[in-house]
Amino acid sequence: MINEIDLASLKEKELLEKGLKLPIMEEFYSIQGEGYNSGKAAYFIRVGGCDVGCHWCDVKESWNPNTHPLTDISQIVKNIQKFPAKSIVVTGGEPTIYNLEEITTQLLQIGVELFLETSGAYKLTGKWHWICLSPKKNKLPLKENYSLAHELKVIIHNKHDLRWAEEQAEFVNKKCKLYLQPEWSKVDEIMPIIIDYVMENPKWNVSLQTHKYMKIP
Ligand SMILES: C[S@@+](CC[C@H](N)C(=O)[O-])C[C@H]1O[C@@H](n2cnc3c(N)ncnc32)[C@H](O)[C@@H]1O
Ligand SMILES: Nc1nc2[nH]cc(C(=O)O)c2c(=O)[nH]1
Ligand code: SF4
Ligand SMILES: [Mg+2]
Repeated sequence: MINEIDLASLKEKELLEKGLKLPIMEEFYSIQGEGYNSGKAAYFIRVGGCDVGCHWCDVKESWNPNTHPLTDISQIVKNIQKFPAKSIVVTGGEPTIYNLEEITTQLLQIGVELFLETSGAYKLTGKWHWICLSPKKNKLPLKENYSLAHELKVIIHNKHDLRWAEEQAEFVNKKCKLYLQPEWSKVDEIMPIIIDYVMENPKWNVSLQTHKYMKIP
């Protein structure tokens, strides 16, 4: 994926490979809407570029890495410090396409908690307090990534996805929290199915995209 990025110079390629620059789609301060940390104030860093291709993806504008400016990570760290943020969510796109060592190292130095949102399809780099693994059928997580997840969040678009969620849950650690999240375009249809399923199978929890109800980014 990284090879598909148009780079102005060899220098830019080197900075991208070292993780000193990343294609950034957007940054915003909001509330973590999903999963275990939902309700926490968090600064979001949305990295551009994803080739997983979920047909229901709610941020398809992120997919093409060439439409997002290559940004110095030192600039991102500066931007965050304008806000009273204690938690940072790195998401995308698929952020793990890139080398995340340097950005997480610099962010740890400002004393924030680091949360990652990933499909797990690429090797994970960087240091994280919380990893949310949201596996996708199109491009399965690397085997090694299941044991790194603190939270498994499976998107439920139809009834059959519940069976797939159970299969995915076999691969994570015992301590990993398990979430079923309704796919947004089908939320009204899927919600009652998830509610019944979680009541019958209480190892699972419901995760809602609460930011969409709160009408915040
Ligand atoms: C946009 S993705 C970016 C991070 C990474 N590519 C991933 O999929 O985990 C962020 C989160 O939103 C979830 N998501 C994306 N589209 C969704 C939709 N239409 N309904 C519910 N959740 C969705 C993903 O599964 C993931 O947990
Ligand atoms: N508020 C809010 N919470 C989120 N949690 C995960 C998100 C994501 O797109 O990764 C997200 C998002 O886009 N907004
Ligand atoms: S992996 Fe994430 S960003 Fe990529 S298409 Fe799927 S939901 Fe969207
Ligand atoms: Mg989102």
